[in-house]
Amino acid sequence: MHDVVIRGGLLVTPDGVLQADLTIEDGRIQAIAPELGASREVIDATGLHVFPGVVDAHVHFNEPGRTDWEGSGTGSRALAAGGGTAFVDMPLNSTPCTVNAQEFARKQTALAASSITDFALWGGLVPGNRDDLAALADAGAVGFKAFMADSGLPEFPRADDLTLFEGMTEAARLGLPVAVHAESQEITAALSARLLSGDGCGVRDVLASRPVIAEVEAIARATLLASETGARLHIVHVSSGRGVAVAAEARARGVDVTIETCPHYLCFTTEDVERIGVAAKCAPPIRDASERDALWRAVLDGTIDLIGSDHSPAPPERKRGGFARAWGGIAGVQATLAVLLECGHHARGLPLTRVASLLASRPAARFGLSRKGTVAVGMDADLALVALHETHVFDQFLHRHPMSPYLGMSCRGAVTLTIRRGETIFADGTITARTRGKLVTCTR
Ligand SMILES: NC(=O)N[C@H]1NC(=O)NC1=O
Ligand SMILES: [Zn+2]
Repeated sequence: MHDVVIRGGLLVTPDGVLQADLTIEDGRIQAIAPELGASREVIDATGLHVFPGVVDAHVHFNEPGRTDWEGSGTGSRALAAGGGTAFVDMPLNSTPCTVNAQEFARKQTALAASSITDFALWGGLVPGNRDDLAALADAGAVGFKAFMADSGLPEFPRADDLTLFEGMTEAARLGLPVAVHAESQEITAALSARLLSGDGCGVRDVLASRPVIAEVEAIARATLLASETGARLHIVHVSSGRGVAVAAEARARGVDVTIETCPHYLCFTTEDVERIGVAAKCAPPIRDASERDALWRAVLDGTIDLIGSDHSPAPPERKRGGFARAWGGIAGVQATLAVLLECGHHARGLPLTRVASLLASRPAARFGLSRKGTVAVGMDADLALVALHETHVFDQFLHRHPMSPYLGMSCRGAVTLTIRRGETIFADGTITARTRGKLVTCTR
């Protein structure tokens, strides 16, 4: 007898959407076939779509050290409520940052105690820690994250060009990707200083202080360094069509580069930021409709590889003091799948198999999470059951602070059940997890 059978669902597999039963044994998908036999637990998925659980490759759960901003307990619950089963935590905004093996172990212990989803960890690449990268790789880090512009937190200094060059050389030797926050320091720092010393501190002024060229220039430089060093490169949260184009041109020349964007760049425009305010402040900033539409074209034609939330909340006091001084970072970890279903599938015809690849199989494959991200026999039974045509209104979130630009938004596509390694961790609006998530190490 199997542990669990999911009956009659529409499975979103790499080969297409098929109606079939799915059995789970020891936390893995054991069989997929039209009709499978008896089991201890039956989940009726008639009329529901069965997606691979979201693998969010870009979150800041800030644990240890800054759990008043977020924590992996609250963050992972929000992720699970949105159909997520694993996340990859950034090396900041936890303190101390994950820049050596000791801090990696500390974060692993903290997350294993509080996260209800599985998790993997990014190491950080900062000036002076090149000799720590090998031990981070041995501990199971998926890669190394660097900021090309100020990170907003002094304890995670930005990587100058030499740090990037030497770090990428080492990352190439280790076979792991370097992820870059690609914005020009020269342009953004000078314009930010001019902004804060001047009179115009409105939303439009702040957005103009981080122009598209700052992103384009940094992406071009990062791809040049990756080409020179042979490093695998991942550009996080690309916010402009030209940014995507520059990365894609490098890929066409043979650079191993992947492109990530976030739901907020696909869902909102400058007008929305003016309407919503600080909840929609982030860096790089949300841009005008032409950039949003260019990003959608790149999602639809497959140029953009994957989508992460860049969930980066802060307590309410950090969101006060005017738009220019408020913390840049968006709380969105619970919304990703629903936003992609509403704005991508329903509104723009994005196939469900592509939703699954952007949110689960591509991030898992790129970052070496070998048993994650795909509805297929032998993979971890990480699944999200979705009522595709049911309208869901985001009226509350499970992350620590309620502020989010998605509050009040209505999406077709409601997550009814989330299963992590065979255990139902979210059902009908309630967290049901009994056990904790585990570290997933990168298979190099
Ligand atoms: N430190 C941090 O989380 N920064 C993030 N916030 C944001 O808006 N963009 C980022 O890179
Ligand atoms: Zn981030």
